[in-house]
Amino acid sequence: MEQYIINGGNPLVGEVEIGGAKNAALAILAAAIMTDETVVIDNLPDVRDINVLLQAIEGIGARVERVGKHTVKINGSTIGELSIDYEYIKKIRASYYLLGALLGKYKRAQVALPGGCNIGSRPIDQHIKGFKALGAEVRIEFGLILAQAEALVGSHIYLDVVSVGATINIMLAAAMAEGNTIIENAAKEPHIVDVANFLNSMGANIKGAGTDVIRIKGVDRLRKTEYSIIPDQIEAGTFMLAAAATKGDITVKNVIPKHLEATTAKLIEIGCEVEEFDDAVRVVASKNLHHTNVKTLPYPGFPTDMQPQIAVVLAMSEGTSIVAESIFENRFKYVDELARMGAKVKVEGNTAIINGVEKFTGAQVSAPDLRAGAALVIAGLAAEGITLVDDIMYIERGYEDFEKKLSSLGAQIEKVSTEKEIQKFKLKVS
Ligand SMILES: CC(=O)N[C@H]1[C@@H](OP(=O)(O)OP(=O)(O)OC[C@H]2O[C@@H](n3ccc(=O)[nH]c3=O)[C@H](O)[C@@H]2O)O[C@H](CO)[C@@H](O)[C@@H]1O
Ligand SMILES: C=C(OP(=O)(O)O)C(=O)O
Repeated sequence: MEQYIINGGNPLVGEVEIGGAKNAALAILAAAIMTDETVVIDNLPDVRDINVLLQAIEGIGARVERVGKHTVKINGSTIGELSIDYEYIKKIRASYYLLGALLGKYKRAQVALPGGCNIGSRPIDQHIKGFKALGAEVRIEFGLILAQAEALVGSHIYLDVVSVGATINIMLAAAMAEGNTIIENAAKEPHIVDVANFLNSMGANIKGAGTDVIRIKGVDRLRKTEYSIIPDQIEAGTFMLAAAATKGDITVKNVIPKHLEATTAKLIEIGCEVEEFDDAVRVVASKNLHHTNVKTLPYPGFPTDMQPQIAVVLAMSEGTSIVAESIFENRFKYVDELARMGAKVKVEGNTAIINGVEKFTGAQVSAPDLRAGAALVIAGLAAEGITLVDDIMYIERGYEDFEKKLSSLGAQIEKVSTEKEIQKFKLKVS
């Protein structure tokens, strides 16, 4: 089993290039099969979730051609199967986008209930409500979601909760429905806008993405396009927080600074300097950091996908910080792991009460999920001594070349899988 081994305590300094947004890319790959023409997608992150979804897409008969590490050509004209294998679904959350895409194109789809990070109960009732409003019959049987329709007809849909997945899935299903669809109380995340822009570049007619009312005028067909995915705001935010945690100086390149505002604001509040450029941000942490409060909220609020990373930084900042998680009920699983490194964090319901300590010390910890795993790596980079992070397959779901990018900033981190490699690393850093 692979692990990260880290010798912490070095300030991270330098420049790092951010890849395409995983959560935009997943939806865009699903959307790409909605035309029979060839779609070229660029700035695709080379991460596990993307590779699993591409296999699932190939598995139903679409043609998938990788052109280098970050570009893929997809042709959905050869799809012969409208049912997605459980093998793929259980590994990733975003497999549910194939439901919206296949239903939109073929009026029929069968997908197992999705997996993804175990961060809460994660119902999909709002997706189903949307599909039903468009005229689909939706059943859940034997762990499968079966959706079919004679025809999909535009509708007025009010989402009871602000859901990224439901907003995108309804957009996919409605893109080729008859007539007009309005999604109210829609999610406003940057990847919603990216998926809408992608669909529009294929000939869809979607307006209002990025606001809470999205209007979709159904079109008869979608066509080929070439599209480049937006930068990953969560990967970018993770490196920004790594700069803070290690008292470093990192310029995070190829980003849209506007998408990072919630993280930037918190970093400034705790005492970092953040400089914004057109497509980069520089985070300098030269002073002692101090406490603040954070509440996760839908965009433009503080992202839940950044909650574990900021909590780690607050756990090393002076004073008492409160972190409230309002999106997922089970996103504090890293707290017990962090305690092994000396952190003082108490969880009460959806709130973590964090008493900052002066330093962490290295320990062996396990990544409980993707972002919590990244947060433990940040903790290890800041800690004194050696940290071993287990279960890094979660981290690899969403971070491309994580250890290589961190190494290029001066981190002492390696991916190891044997005791011999661990000993070799220890010898090298001693
Ligand atoms: C693959 C992907 O893009 N994953 C992201 C997506 O997940 P995902 O799309 O699953 O998250 P949602 O935005 O849908 O979930 C937000 C909240 O709505 C609830 N809910 C959602 C759907 C539904 O039908 N019913 C319902 O009650 C959820 O339990 C949660 O409390 O957005 C989350 C919130 O930004 C991120 O943390 C995930 O990284
Ligand atoms: C929670 C995440 O992913 P998923 O929704 O796919 O589990 C994430 O990207 O942080």
